[in-house]
Amino acid sequence: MSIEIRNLSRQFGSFVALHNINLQVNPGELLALLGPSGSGKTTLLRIIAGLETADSGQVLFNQEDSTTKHVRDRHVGFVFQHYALFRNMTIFENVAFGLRVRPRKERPNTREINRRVTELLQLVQLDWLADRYPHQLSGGQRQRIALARALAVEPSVLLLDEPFGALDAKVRKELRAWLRKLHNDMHITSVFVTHDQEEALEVADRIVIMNRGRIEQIGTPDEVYEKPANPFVYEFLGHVNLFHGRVHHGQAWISGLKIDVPEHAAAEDLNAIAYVRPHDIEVSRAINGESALAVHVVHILSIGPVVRLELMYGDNPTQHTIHAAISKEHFRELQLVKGDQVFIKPRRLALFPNHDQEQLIY
Ligand SMILES: Nc1ncnc2c1ncn2[C@@H]1O[C@H](COP(=O)(O)OP(=O)(O)OP(=O)(O)O)[C@@H](O)[C@H]1O
Repeated sequence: MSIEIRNLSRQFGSFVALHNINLQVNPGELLALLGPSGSGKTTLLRIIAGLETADSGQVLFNQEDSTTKHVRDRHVGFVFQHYALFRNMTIFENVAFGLRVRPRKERPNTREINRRVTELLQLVQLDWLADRYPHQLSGGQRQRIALARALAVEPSVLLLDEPFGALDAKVRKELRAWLRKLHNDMHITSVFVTHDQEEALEVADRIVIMNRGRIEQIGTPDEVYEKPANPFVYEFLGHVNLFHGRVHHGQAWISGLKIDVPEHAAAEDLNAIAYVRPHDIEVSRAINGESALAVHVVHILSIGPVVRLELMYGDNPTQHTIHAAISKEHFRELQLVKGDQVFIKPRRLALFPNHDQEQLIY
């Protein structure tokens, strides 16, 4: 099932929650709606579900206009952050519920319901909990049951709103991998809302980055991370260092460093901001003939294969911190200790002319 959103807008009073959204979800795709709190993710998901109406625009399922279709007729399955399983029903009965309440002529017989529920419990790997009650399950187990329950009615589309939001970090990570695998096996067109960048990057086929009711960028995890469309996306996805400078005829001056930026050949003496990811900061003991910034090591965090360095640049009132991430191997070669002076330069940067940081909107 494909989903298409056309020119969709929604206001609450004078507040614009969604502004002219256009979006295509391909059949079998797992799409993440990612953005800060209040960016309109849940409103968009609820409009797709039919739980909320749009002021203008259309929602199409398999190219068929479904804008005015009742939620019941959209064949969507939901999983919410706090999915209320029925407390007085066993896990088995919770999963079976959606099938048992179907109108008589659409309802499968008891044997078929038993078969389907057992199969779903096996799919979420919790068939051994069938006779328990929700309060006897962990939060992660409950969310897996919520998913089994959503899948029981064989939805054409699965909508998940922060499904792992209430769980602790370790369980979240496990469930992410699990959801990815489940989706690979089932291929139901799925849209899930999250404000967790890592979650979206790890799980989704494509990510829609939203901000203030608009779409900032749509792309694969690799595209949005490696080629952010604008400063908002750059800052929102992952750690970055921000530098101020100027750009003129394909050359940028950033904190005293002269850097070639041929893609900005047409720029005429403009203010610019530049972003450098920590792993794109090259750290060396000596200058090597090229220009580089002299910085001091103020903190070393060495956990796992990557060593994170906190570096201080500039004199007292104008000091600012730069974060670098280097391999443990390189760290050993450099033999760094706190207080050392080192030289850094960006291996890669993203430059946005004509931008002051104040223009970034959250
Ligand atoms: N029923 C409503 N009445 C008034 N304002 C609303 C209503 N529903 C949502 N909003 C507003 O619309 C904006 C978008 O809300 P939405 O829940 O879609 O954001 P979100 O991106 O899902 O945020 P979060 O991550 O915090 O859930 C918010 O500013 C919210 O306050």
